[in-house]
Amino acid sequence: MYKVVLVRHGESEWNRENRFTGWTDVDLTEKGVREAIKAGELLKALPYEIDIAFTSVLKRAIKTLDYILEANDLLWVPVRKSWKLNERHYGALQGLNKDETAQKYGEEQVRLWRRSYDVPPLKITAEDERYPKNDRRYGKLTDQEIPLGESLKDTIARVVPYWEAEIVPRIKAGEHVLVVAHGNSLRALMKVLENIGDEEIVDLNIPTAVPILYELDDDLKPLNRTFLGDRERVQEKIDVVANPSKIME
Ligand SMILES: O=C(O)[C@@H](CO)OP(=O)(O)O
Repeated sequence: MYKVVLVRHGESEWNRENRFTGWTDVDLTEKGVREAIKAGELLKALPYEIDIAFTSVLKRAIKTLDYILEANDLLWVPVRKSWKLNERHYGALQGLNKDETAQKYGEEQVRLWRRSYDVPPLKITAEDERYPKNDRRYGKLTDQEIPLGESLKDTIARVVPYWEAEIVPRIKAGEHVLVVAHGNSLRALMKVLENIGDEEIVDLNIPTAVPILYELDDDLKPLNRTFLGDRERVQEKIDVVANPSKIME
């Protein structure tokens, strides 16, 4: 049997402001830092010493990972960063407030943009200041790889090949892998891992900084999925992600 741990970053500034974030490189809030440290403590209690970690090239995930490693005195562990684990690119929605967007386009449209499998957001153009090639870290990506606005399906098309090529071999080598990523890049991975249907995926919301422990069989099919920590607290956090107007203190 294999194991892997996935963690979404702690609360970010734009989670708090209820704005579509995507590839915008916003920082953690103070609460997000506390959540990340707590995630590190939860992992410390497990018989799972991390050998290698994977994260995105966005600071909310990178910092969450660092706080987790620090809480475990494991800052020396090798870390691989890739844009392929970035949040889903939210196109022209990036920066907009989610409630205001619902008032303008309707709740149902926003629900489709946020949670459906294959409805992409409004796209940006190459002239937009949010165009990823304006950012040096994405300078080497091909035009095909550069997103202008991704659906969950588009996100799966970049996350899952990275998972298979880079992460699976480490798990199969018996290493303890930690992946720190984002709400929708993790939904993409979990949809495929658990074979969740296109309709059912709408209901999957990933809480901030809650370690998700998978036990996997020899073919890496999940035997168990556990959200670590106090059950009520985890459910409250899931509810906030589903309805982000209700931010908790
Ligand atoms: O704004 C985003 O990038 C994501 C994650 O924070 O939001 P949502 O939960 O609406 O997909």
